[in-house]
Amino acid sequence: MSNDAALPTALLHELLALRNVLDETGAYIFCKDLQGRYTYVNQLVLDLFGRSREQVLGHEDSEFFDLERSSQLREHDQQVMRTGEPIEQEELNYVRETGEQRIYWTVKKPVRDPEGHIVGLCGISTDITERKRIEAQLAEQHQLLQTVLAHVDAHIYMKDDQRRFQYVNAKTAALFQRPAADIIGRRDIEVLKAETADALWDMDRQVFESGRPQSGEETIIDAEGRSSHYWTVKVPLKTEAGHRVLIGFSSDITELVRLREQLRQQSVTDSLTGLANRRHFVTTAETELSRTQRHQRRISLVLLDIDQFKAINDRHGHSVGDDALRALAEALRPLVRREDLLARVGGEEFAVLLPDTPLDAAALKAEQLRAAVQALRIPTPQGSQLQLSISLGVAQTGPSCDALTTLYATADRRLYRAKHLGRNQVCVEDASEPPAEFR
Ligand SMILES: Nc1nc2c(ncn2[C@@H]2O[C@H](COP(=O)(O)OP(=O)(O)OP(=O)(O)O)[C@@H](O)[C@H]2O)c(=O)[nH]1
Repeated sequence: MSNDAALPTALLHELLALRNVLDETGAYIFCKDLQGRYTYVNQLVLDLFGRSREQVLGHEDSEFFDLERSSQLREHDQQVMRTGEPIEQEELNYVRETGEQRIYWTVKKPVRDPEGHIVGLCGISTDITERKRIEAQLAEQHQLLQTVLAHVDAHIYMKDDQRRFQYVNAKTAALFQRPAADIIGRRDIEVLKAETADALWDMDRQVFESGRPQSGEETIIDAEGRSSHYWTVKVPLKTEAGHRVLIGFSSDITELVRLREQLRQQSVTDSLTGLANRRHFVTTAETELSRTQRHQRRISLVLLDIDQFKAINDRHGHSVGDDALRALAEALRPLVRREDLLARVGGEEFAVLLPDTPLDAAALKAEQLRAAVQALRIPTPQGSQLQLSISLGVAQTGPSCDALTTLYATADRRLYRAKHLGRNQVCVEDASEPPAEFR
């Protein structure tokens, strides 16, 4: 300071301004002589060492750093002063005062006298400890993410609003049967069959339009026509560059869908005959009836029951009875139209719902069923052939018969009338009813 006072005022002002700048740069600035003694340090260096300028100038690094662990520091100094070449490198230092480990990005250059002889060095060090910590953390997170993406049992992908893939994980690449590099940057219709791409785009579009996550089932059909089912969640995202993208997560639920379909099928099917069961018959018939009423069309119901079935069971055994039920179902099945519903509604009782069919046509159909059953021959273990007959009741919807319960009760009443009249016949009217043509 005493030397500063001897300077001309203008020069002194300039020097003070310069020191101010050096103190405020946010970097550690220093100069050293050939013996490694500090000849200049800015305020930041003093703060780091926790010393005054007088305690630092003329002193070596050994007083301020743990040089055992900060060997790079001395090596770099010596290298600059030996070779005269500047260096720019990372330096790992341990500050004595705090015991902290710090990482610096350091630039060191030789200082020369007017004759060009190296007389020391000057350096600028920027503390990058925090940046390195964040970089290491990011690298760790990146590695973790890569491991998860590579091994997670889900298809993960990123698509932009132009239907272009921005990312696919290994599992997605395997599904599309192409390397990931061959998918990224391509539009979905270049990678998938057009109909599949369009179907998947449905949910994508909803994500982009609503700006909200969407989820649901999706289906992919492969080149061999096999369907795979996925549970998909798609989440919208805006990239750093401001592009709209979505991230999709699709888990394969093909097996689950298959089991669900199997269960659904089981819940509507009679296990002995493979026909619709009573529950399915009732729900379908109710839907059909309300639709028929809306369109003011006729619907008919045929109920049929095997004659003297108890005697068949008693004579030939229960398993022959089962065979008879199966054979009867097989005989009836081809006689009903696709839009008709044939169901086993009780032990040896069956129903056929005939939409858009008036009573006379239903009566003809019933007669056809009766004849087909009568023509059946079911082999028994005793080597004989069992013959069956059925009794049938037929009813149609009308103003006084518009609910399933009344339609069913009417057909059932007529079925039992057929039994009373001697079995193996079709009955289309109640005992007291006027003939059909007067109704
Ligand atoms: N083998 C077999 N028999 C069944 C099944 N479900 C019901 N049955 C039998 O079907 C018979 C029905 O007998 P009933 O209701 O008395 O009538 P039916 O002997 O057919 O006499 P009618 O109906 O008056 O001609 C009973 O013996 C039941 O045990 C089945 O799944 N398998």
